[in-house]
Amino acid sequence: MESVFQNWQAARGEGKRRGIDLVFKGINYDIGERSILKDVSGIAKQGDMLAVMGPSGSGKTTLLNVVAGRIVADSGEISLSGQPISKRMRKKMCYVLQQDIFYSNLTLRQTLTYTALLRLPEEMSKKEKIHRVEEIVDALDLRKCLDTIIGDIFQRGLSGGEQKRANIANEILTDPMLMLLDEPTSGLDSNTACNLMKIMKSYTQVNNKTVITTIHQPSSQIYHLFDRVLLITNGQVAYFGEGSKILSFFSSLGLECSMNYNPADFILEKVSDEKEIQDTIIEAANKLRDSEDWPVELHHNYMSKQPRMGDNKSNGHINKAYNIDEVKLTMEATTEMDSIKEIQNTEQDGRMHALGGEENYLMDDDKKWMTSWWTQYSVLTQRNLYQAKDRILSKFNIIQTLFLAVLASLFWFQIERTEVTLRDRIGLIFFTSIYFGFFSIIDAITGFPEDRAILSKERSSGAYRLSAYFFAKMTSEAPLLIAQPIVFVTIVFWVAGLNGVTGYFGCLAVVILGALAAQGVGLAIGVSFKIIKMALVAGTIFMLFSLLSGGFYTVNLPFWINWIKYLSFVLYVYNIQITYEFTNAAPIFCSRGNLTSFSECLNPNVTSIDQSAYLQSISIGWPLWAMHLALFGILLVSRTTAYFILRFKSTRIG
Ligand SMILES: Nc1ncnc2c1ncn2[C@@H]1O[C@H](COP(=O)(O)OP(=O)(O)OP(=O)(O)O)[C@@H](O)[C@H]1O
Repeated sequence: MESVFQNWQAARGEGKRRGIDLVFKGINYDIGERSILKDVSGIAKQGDMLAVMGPSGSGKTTLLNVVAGRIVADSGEISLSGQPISKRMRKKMCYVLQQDIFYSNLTLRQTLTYTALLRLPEEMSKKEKIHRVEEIVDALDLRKCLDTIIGDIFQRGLSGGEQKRANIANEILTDPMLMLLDEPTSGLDSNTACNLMKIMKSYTQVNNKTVITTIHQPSSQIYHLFDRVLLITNGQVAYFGEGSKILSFFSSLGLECSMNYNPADFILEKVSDEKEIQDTIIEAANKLRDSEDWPVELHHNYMSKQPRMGDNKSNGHINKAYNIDEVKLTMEATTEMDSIKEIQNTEQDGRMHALGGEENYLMDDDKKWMTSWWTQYSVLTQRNLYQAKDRILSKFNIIQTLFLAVLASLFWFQIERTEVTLRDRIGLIFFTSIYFGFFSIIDAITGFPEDRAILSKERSSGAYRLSAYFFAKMTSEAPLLIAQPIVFVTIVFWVAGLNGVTGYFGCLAVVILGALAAQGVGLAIGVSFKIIKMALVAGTIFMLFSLLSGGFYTVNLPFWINWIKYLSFVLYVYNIQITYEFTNAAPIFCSRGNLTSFSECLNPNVTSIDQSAYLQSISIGWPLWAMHLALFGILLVSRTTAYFILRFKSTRIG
C-alpha cells in the first residue's frame, strides 16, 4: 500500500512534500441558547492523524464543519501553518462526509474519473488523470469493484465498506494537504475498519498529510494508529494530547483502565459517566493547558513566527523536503493580482510582504478553479447525461409514454373532421398540451434532491462553477427530455389524423418547447424547496394554476385578473396547437338541423364550418410568433430564476 503512494509521489517528481499544521483555538459555537462547542482547541500536525473522539452528540461533526468552513464559529481562531485560514487555503483541504454522497447509477470508475477530470489541474493530461485514478484504486483496494455501480437503497451496488473507501478515494484524488474525515469507519466491520485506517495512516505518513478524523468507538488497534486525540464531551475538551498519554491522564484522576481493556472504550465510558466525573475530567483537561505538554501554538498569547526562505522550521515543527524550486514557483504565483489580494486579505501584521514564508507555500499552484469553465461544462454535461438518462429515460417512463400513446391512439383513432367530433379533437390537443408539462415539472422536482447533495458537496470543495453545472444540466437533460414528446406526438398525431405535415412539426416543436419551459419551472421549484413533498405540492399548485388561469374552465375572468392567463404556459402550448390544427386544414363538416351549434351551418348551402372564424373565437388571437415568444420567455425566466435561487442558496467555498 505504502509503495503505491510512494510511486505516486515519485511519478510527480516529488520528494516528501511539505505539509501543513492546523491549529484551532478557543472555538465556541452556539445554536440558540445551547452551547455546542465551548472553548475547543487542538492542533493537527503534518504527517499525523488527530482523532476527535467523544460520545454521540458531543460536537465532533460540528467541530469538523467549523474547520471546513461549512459553518461559522461564534468565536475562535483557525490557522494553517500559522496563517489565519482563508477560503482559498480551504481548497487545500478535503472533507469526507459521514454520508457517502454519489450519483447512485454511475460506476465507481465513472465517479472517480469524472472527479479527476473536474478537480485535477488543467495542466495534467487526461491520461495522467486516469493514471491517478488507477493508483488510488489500487491503494484503497477498490479494483475489483471498479465497474460496479455505486448503488443505493433501491439498487445494489458497492458494499458499505467499498463506498466508504470510494468516498475517501474520491477526495484523495485531489491530493489535499489536510483531510477531514467524519466517521470514516461507521458501518464497517472491525477488520475492514482497521484496514481502512491503516491505509489512511500510511497515506498520512508517506505523503506528509494532515488528517483529522472523528471516530466514535475505535478498536484498540485503530486507536493506536492515532498520534493525537481530542476528546470532547458536551462540546468541551476532556483531553487533548498524545494518544499514548491519555491513560496516564485518566490515571492521574484516579480513573484506572484495566489491562487488556480497549483504551477507547474506557475513556468514552468515563466521559459519559456521571456529571461529577465528567466535570473532574474537564477541569483536569483545562489544567493541561498550563502544562509543559500543551503545544505552544495553543497558548492564548502565541503569535506564529513565519519562517524565512531557507528556514527549515515552522512553528517548532521540522519541515520536510523544503525545496528551493518550490519557493521560486511560489514567489511567481504570489505576483498574481489575485493572490496578492488574497494575501492582503489574510495578513494580520504585514509579515506576508516577505514573500518567502509558509503562507506562500499555501498559495502554491493555487488557482480559483483547477479546470477551465469549458472543461467543467463538458465533463459535467457528460456526467449528467449518464446519470439523468436512467431517470428521464427509465424503463418506467418509456413504458408510461408508450402506454399513453397507445391509449390516446385508441381513444382518438382517425377522428373524423366533423362538428360532432370537434370536442374530441380539441380534447386531444388539450391532453397533449398538459401531459408533457406535468411530466417535466415532476421530473425536474424529483430529480433535483440527488443533485442538490452532490452539488453542495462538490461546490463546497470548489470543484466547479455553478454556471458550468447549470448549463451542463440544461444541455444534457434537454435531449433526454424531448425524446418522449417526439415518440408520443409522432404516434398520436398521425393515428388521430390531425392536420398535415406543417401541423405535425408545429405541434412537435411547441410540445417540446412547452416541456422545456415546464422543466425550467420545475427546476425553479425544486431548488427553492429542500423538502421534496413541499416542492411537489408547489409543482401541483403551479400546474393547477396554469390550467385554471389558462381559460380552459372559466372563459370570462373578471377584467382585473384577466391578465393572469398570460402567465399560463399551457395556454400557449394549447393555442399554438389549435392554430395549426385549424389553419389551412381540411373542412370540418357541419351537423345538420338542430344538432349544430354553428349558426352558419343552419344555412342549407353551407356544409362546413368557417375554421378561421372558429379559431378566432376559441384562441387568444395572438400571431404564432408572439405565442412562441411568450413561451420562450417563460422558459428563459424560469431557468434564470432557478439559477439565481441556486446561487443564492448554494454552499460553496471560493
Ligand atoms: N441545527 C441544529 N439545531 C439544534 N441542535 C443541533 C443542530 N445541529 C447539531 N445540533 C446538536 O449539536 C450537538 C452536536 O452535534 P454533532 O453532530 O456535532 O455531534 P457528534 O459528536 O458528531 O455526534 P455523532 O457521533 O452522533 O455523529 C448534538 O447534540 C446535536 O443535536
